[in-house]
Amino acid sequence: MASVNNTGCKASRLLKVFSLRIIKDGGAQEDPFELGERRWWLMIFEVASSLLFGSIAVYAHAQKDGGMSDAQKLQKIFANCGLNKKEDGRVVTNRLLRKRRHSWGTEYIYRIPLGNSLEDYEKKIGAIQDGLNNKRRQLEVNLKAFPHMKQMLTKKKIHQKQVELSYDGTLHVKVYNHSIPSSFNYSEISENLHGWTVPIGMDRENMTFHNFDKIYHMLVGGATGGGKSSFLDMMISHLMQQHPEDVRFTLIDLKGGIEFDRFRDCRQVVNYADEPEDALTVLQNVVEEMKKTLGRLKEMKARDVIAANIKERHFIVIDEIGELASHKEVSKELRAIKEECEYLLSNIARLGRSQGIRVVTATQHPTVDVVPVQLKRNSDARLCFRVDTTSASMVILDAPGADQLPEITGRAIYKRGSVRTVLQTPWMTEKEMDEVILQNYIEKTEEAAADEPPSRNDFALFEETSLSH
Ligand SMILES: Nc1ncnc2c1ncn2[C@@H]1O[C@H](COP(=O)(O)OP(=O)(O)OP(=O)(O)O)[C@@H](O)[C@H]1O
Repeated sequence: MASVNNTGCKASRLLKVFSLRIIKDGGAQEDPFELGERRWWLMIFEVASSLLFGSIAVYAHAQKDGGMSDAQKLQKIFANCGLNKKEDGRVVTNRLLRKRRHSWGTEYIYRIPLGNSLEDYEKKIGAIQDGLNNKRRQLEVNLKAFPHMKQMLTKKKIHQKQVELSYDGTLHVKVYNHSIPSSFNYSEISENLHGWTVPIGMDRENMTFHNFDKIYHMLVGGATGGGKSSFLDMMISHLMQQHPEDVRFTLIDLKGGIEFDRFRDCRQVVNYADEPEDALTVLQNVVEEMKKTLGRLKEMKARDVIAANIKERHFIVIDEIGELASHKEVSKELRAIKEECEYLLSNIARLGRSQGIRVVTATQHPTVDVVPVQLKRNSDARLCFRVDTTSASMVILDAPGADQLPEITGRAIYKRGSVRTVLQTPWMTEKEMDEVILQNYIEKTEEAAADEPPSRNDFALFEETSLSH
């Protein structure tokens, strides 16, 4: 590559000297016709020199990428990852059918060998992405004389290419030029939101929103520290801010009451629980409320709250549904409570839609036996942060992919129907959240506080006190 560099510099110097000579000679000539002709020559040399150096730069860039186009790299990666198949002694490769350029990058469409599935490719998405970003050699050509070219190539170096896969009879490999932001603040959302819409996150170009009047229930999963609770906090604050008079919450915080405690005294929170026993009581309250709403709807001869123009919506938000899983409970009494909770929750999700009930459940242990089947079936929207295993991703998204997400807090896959979007969830600061809480905070009377079921924190305090005596 050093020789390319030297040759480039020498050629540049020669051309400069030659150009200067033409100007000098041209200046000495009196004949205006000849002067014009020489200027033409000068222009041709300028264009030729730009083309020459442009080609050197492009060549050097191609060498830097190992001299391969992305299409060639993809073929190599498929072969090296065992994604080609052997059939009757011959190798069946992934056949590139079409290549489409878009504003966001390039899409490659393949016919895949029989026996391969989308999942086979999704399992290798890390290798595909790293392979496309693999740089074999360093760019050594001197680009000082070509600031635009330098800027273009430097930009390419900073932006890591990202890949998304989908299958519709052919395999679509989308190679994006831009990356998803690694942090994104809630205050940066510029759209005016209407109805029961909640921001989910920012992808490469667009913001994704979820409308709870279109898809009613949501399942959230992800390994510890991924950003689930922060997302739920943002969602609750956002709904409080957008619908202070119409939103109501049943908050079930089985992570010891540390997450939702901040919202406990907000006027929109009608039920609060941080123990399975209390969870049962509050779910029974919700069922009672549903009966009343059903009566109202019957009177109004309306199909659902939307048709009846009833403005209120009641969100049941549960952080760590795994704590309500009855199968692993050893205490007989608690198991019965948890079984009842699972049963009520499944029915609420199944029947509550028309009565304005929306259920959002989160878990850091996405296994088949943690999320009640009915609840999962009725939660058509899924949000999955990074998980440790493919099977965990399957539980939340019914597809792998969340196990391949980069280790960036707030990075998640949102799935609605069959569409999956990788995005960065909005980060709401403590200050922003506190402002919402302060506006909706109500001082509870002593009687109201006494009526509330004791929380785990109260027990801890009690145990601590009794032990210390
Ligand atoms: N969208 C985000 N953008 C940037 N940082 C985030 C985001 N979400 C969460 N974080 C950071 O990650 C930390 C952990 O997030 P969070 O508590 O929400 O994770 P979690 O998935 O609920 O974990 P666990 O299940 O262990 O409670 C937060 O304290 C915050 O610092």
